[in-house]
Amino acid sequence: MSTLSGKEFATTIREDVTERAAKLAVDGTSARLAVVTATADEAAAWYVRSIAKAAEKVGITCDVVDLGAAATGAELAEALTALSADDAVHGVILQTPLPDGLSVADLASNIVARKDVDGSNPASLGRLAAGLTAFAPATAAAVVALLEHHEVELAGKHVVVVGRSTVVGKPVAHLLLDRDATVTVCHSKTADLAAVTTTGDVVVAAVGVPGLIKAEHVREGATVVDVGTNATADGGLVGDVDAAVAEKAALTPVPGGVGPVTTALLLRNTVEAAEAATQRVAVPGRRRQPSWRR
Ligand SMILES: NC(=O)C1=CN([C@@H]2O[C@H](COP(=O)(O)OP(=O)(O)OC[C@H]3O[C@@H](n4cnc5c(N)ncnc54)[C@H](OP(=O)(O)O)[C@@H]3O)[C@@H](O)[C@H]2O)C=CC1
Ligand SMILES: Nc1nc(=O)c2c([nH]1)NC[C@@H]1CN(c3ccc(C(=O)N[C@@H](CCC(=O)O)C(=O)O)cc3)C=[N+]21
Repeated sequence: MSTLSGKEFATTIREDVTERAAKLAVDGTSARLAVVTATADEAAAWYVRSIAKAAEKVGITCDVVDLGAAATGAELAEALTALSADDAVHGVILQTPLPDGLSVADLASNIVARKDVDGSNPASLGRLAAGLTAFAPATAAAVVALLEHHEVELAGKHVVVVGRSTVVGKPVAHLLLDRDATVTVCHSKTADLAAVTTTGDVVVAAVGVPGLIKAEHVREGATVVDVGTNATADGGLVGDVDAAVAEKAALTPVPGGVGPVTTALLLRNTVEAAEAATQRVAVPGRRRQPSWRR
């Protein structure tokens, strides 16, 4: 069956972001993303580097604020609060994992909603669930965008999401409901996973267990989105979906599927936040120059 690549789509998104960042620069605004990190985790460090590199390529300035693996909750909260108040910064993300005992949801509450470009503030998830405007977590948005890009029908279809995390499973379920899909969410206590997933027209695997979703979990002709990014011993990357699934279903690859789209959407959210910030300045008394002056 077909491979639902994310690479070309991610390139298209980045081209759009590049244009929009350049337009902002002409008007004197440099789109800026701050990544707050407090971990020695190698995978997290790789992800932060890849965000910084991708940001630079599209003309977004990326500040990595590394507080070290010994950072306290108070230090993290203070950094996030300061970045939320800093007019030069348009997007703020809090990288996981965090030092032991600290809660992402708790700390991300300090990221002001308009800069919450990875939808980590629980208020953003609440707004999403309530049908209000909010940034969705970039990965959840990437799942839906990738399906729409490949013209996979969602309205009236049964979508089975495996995984119920705050960063992927739950927000993706809300985004799919908004597209009129019938959504079932599975997790580690689901009694008979295959019995549920085989009823899915679309299956989204966001688990973190290599090869968990096997051919027997998937209906012939289904569409499968593999969100998993599991490091292998030899430094490679594998998803949550077994390779044999590709023989009976359309499948997003790992690497080259959801991952690149996630990073591209994070950058798009940042440029959107920067655009919104320049609009917000246009209040009486701080009027922008008329268009013919710009
Ligand atoms: N490409 C990207 O941009 C991103 C990729 N990822 C990747 O996606 C995967 C999931 O990430 P994340 O959501 O943060 O992970 P979490 O560990 O937070 O959540 C995993 C979910 O999978 C469920 N689960 C675990 N084992 C099973 C099982 N045997 N059967 C059914 N469900 C199971 C858990 O259930 P329970 O709730 O009961 O514990 C949980 O809901 C990881 O591989 C991660 O690296 C994550 C974010 C972004
Ligand atoms: N709040 C939060 N938001 C996240 O978005 C988030 C997170 N936490 N925690 C960690 C995971 C991991 N993650 C990846 C994103 C892109 C690729 C990616 O682009 N990977 C390339 C492959 C790179 C390679 O080949 O090594 C690809 O899939 O093609 C990978 C992993 C986001 N995460």
